[in-house]
Amino acid sequence: MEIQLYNVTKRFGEVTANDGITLDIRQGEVLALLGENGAGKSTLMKMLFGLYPPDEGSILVNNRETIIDSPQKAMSLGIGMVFQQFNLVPALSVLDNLLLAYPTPPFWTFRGLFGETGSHRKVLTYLEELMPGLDPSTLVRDLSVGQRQLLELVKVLNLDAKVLILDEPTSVLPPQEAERLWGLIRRLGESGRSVILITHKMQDVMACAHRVVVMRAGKLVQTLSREECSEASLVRLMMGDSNQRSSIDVTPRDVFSGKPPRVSIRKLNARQGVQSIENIDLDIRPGEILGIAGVSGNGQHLLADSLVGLAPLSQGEVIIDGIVLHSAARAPKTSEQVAYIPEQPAVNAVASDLSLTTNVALSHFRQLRFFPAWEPEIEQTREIIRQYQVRPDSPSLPAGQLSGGNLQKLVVGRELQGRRDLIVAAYPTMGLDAGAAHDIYQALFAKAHDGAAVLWISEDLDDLMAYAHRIAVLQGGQISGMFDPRECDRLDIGRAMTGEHQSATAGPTAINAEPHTRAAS
Ligand SMILES: Nc1ncnc2c1ncn2[C@@H]1O[C@H](COP(=O)(O)OP(=O)(O)OP(=O)(O)O)[C@@H](O)[C@H]1O
Repeated sequence: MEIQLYNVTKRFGEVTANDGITLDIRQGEVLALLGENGAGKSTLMKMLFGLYPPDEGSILVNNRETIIDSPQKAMSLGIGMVFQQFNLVPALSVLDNLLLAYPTPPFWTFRGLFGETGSHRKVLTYLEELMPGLDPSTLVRDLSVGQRQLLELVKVLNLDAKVLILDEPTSVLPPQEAERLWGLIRRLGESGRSVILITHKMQDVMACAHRVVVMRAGKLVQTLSREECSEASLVRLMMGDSNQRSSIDVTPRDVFSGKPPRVSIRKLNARQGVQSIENIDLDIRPGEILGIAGVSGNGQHLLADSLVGLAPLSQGEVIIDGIVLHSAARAPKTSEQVAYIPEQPAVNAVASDLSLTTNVALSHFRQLRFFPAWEPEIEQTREIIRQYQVRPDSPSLPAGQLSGGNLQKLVVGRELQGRRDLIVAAYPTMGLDAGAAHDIYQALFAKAHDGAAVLWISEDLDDLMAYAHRIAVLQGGQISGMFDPRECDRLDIGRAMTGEHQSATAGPTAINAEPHTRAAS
């Protein structure tokens, strides 16, 4: 199947998201669509998937002008799309979610009528390829973010799409799952399907793209073959002249070594569904950046929720400056001492129908008056917009109208306002282009300079090794190793991630200092 987009333009009010784009998508090719946050990549693909009508221009499918006015129409033509946000039913099993998404399920596919029929196996074929070993009766709410992402992809593959649009498919995947996905994408291309890969990651491009299209500010700036690409040239094309950035500073170790811990986590135990964490014992000093590495689904989510007061503890305490903030004896409660940048902020951290200003104000809603004075809130939002270069730059815009990356920047800006003693950041740069990721690291580490303790959950080992002072590995809900990035390599950490490494280079208890503890009054 061949597709041509001809002179396609899309406007949202004053924003021109796509400006006269002409692009062809050839049969059997993997086309990478690259661009900064807000460049217009998702909008272009949403038009191809029938979610938005173009304001100008036309779409040709196999050389015939075609109106694609709904996703159903797109799917009937053989075009499928996997979004950054998931569309799954958490209370249902993996198999039930796959059956629900099956186009017009014949009656014999339903569970219970004929048991595990051949049709069941059909919906499970890609699942077995992408997630070998996953039990199809697992409830979706017990899957990690990465597994949910792959399940979304399996749903679309089951529709037998000829053209597949994947929006940032590897942003939540650990390295080995990303590699499995690259392999599948290459095979899909070889089998004559076309894959459009919206991405910020050069690794994705180098691993499987045949051609690369670079967009900037709504315009298509260049199309290149993979052989013509280098990382430097792509970054230059994506960012134009705006890629001049200073280097990232982290607090020198001697600033905090010898100081008492700002945050002490003592024998933390919690359970939620099938996720659990056990006996987590960590100290973080003021200014220190403690990285948490691990394959997603090993308790990261629950650890973060327990530290910020969103999940009840079954045992243990979280202590800040010697005062108990959370303990098993109390109901969980959030605190303004603690900032939280959760994974998937679009789902977990904003109300998409409310304005940027209201979303920023919600972070300190306990201080708002019954009739809030909005002018300072608008001013604060403007400041975040300026500092993090959020686009469009209108405080009154509903948050749902920001692109995924811009929304992420807004949430990070909101959470890092004011004094914070503990910052829990889960994948804070996921889905961000290189420039935005740089700005976020700089802002996060500046907070550490000001004395905050930072607990930074990431799957990007290169970034953790470059910036974290220590790296704890979470495996099966427990700390399986504690590493000094100056004295270990990726393999040591990788072994701890898979449970091979049992005796850490330095055990957590050896590194932790005894906190001075007193109960909160
Ligand atoms: N539904 C909408 N209403 C108003 N503006 C929108 C809407 N969707 C997108 N935009 C705007 O269009 C521009 C392009 O957004 P788009 O989501 O296509 O960018 P993107 O390149 O996919 O970004 P990201 O990498 O951050 O996902 C942005 O300025 C965005 O705010």
